[in-house]
Amino acid sequence: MLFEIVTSLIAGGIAGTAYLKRQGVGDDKTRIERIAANAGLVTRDGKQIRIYRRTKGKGYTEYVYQIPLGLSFADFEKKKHVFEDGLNIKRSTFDLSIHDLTDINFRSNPIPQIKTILQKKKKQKKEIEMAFDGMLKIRVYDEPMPDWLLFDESMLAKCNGWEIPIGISRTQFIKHDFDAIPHMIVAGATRKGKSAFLKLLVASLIARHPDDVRFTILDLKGGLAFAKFRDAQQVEAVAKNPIEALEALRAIRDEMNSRLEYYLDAGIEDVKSAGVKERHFVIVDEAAQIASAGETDKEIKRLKVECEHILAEIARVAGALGYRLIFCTQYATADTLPRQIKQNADAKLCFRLQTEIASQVVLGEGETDAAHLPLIPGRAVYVTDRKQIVQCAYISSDDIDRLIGPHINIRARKDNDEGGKNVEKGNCEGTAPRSYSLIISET
Ligand SMILES: Nc1ncnc2c1ncn2[C@@H]1O[C@H](COP(=O)(O)OP(=O)(O)OP(=O)(O)O)[C@@H](O)[C@H]1O
Repeated sequence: MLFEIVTSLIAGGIAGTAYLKRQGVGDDKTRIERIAANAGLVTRDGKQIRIYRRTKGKGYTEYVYQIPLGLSFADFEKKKHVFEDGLNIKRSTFDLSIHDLTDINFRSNPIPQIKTILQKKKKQKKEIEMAFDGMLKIRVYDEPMPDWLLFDESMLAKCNGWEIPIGISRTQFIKHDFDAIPHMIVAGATRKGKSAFLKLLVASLIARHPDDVRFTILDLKGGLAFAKFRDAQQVEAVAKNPIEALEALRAIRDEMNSRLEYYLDAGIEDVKSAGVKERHFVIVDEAAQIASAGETDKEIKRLKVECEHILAEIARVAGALGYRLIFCTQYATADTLPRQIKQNADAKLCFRLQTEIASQVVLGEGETDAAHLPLIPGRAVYVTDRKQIVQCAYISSDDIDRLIGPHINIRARKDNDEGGKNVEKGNCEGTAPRSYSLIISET
């Protein structure tokens, strides 16, 4: 019985391998070339990519190709997902190689061992990375990236200045420096990890800069995501609707303007040269809730337009004044991501999006990667001056409590009068200390 299983597996393996070689799907080099040809990556006169070198590295194989004149790297990059899928097409549901058979211990029952191998293979997915340095480089990894990374405090120790941990790429620990790149767009379809990332961001900043960081949070998704942070000393305001958002933003605009005036008078270039330690993070979650386009209520539309103007101003001029904008949305459209904010937010963290068009709205023309990310919460495209696929660190509730616990403070409600001339504060009771209520009057 054992002998029969082994011999038929070997025979099947040999016949299958020969057949697949004939079909040109036997090895990744041939597959890549066939995928390129079938995906139309061929010049008019029929020229195709030509292999230049193949190198085996630790955990990957790199294929270096010459691109024929008339095709560009962007042509290939746009079809990265086609290559990845092509390299993962299964030969059959019973996909065992001779190499797999060498792992089986035939002294004990091979059936459960074969089942385990098949299950493991089912989970394995080849992932690729593409680069160009005059040659097209396609790196095919032996193992997929980890699909889970738990936050731990050693990550904070690896950060300097205004850096925060983001997670890991395939090769290294990834952090974002908010002094180098002040504003960030965070996008992604629902349940893909935006809120989890924002919690990591706020908790990390409070832990690293308890005396210097301030937050204004426009938590427009119902006020639950940031519930833990509401009473942190560093949180100036939590706005839960467009009316409260406008008041919080007007307060920032006023403060920003007086700071700008002072810097201009004193000939100060920016917050760093002024020696100011404080940074004020303005977090917008969810941007669609304050997008004015499509708003039918005239009054609400008017205040949403004002919110958009202030946010655009923060993105445009406030980086140098110490403000940092984190602008989040699950609806990646031109209406929710205003041009000025996009142009001034040089960092993007984009979780999976539903369409290639949405991915391009966030990441730029031809950048469809976010639509082809695996369905793994926390997996994202992180773009600064380069683009990397990352697995974001996940921070547990207990870790958040531990980091921010010492900074939680029950304070009296903010009661000053900084709302602007058309604004009257109302509803000054209750336990929510720094949320606002506005009454807008006609001018
Ligand atoms: N980095 C991560 N690693 C592992 N799991 C994660 C990660 N981020 C999020 N998740 C899981 O995905 C779930 C949804 O994440 P999250 O609440 O951040 O989604 P979201 O993108 O903010 O969704 P929505 O836009 O609907 O609010 C989390 O409860 C958690 O279980």
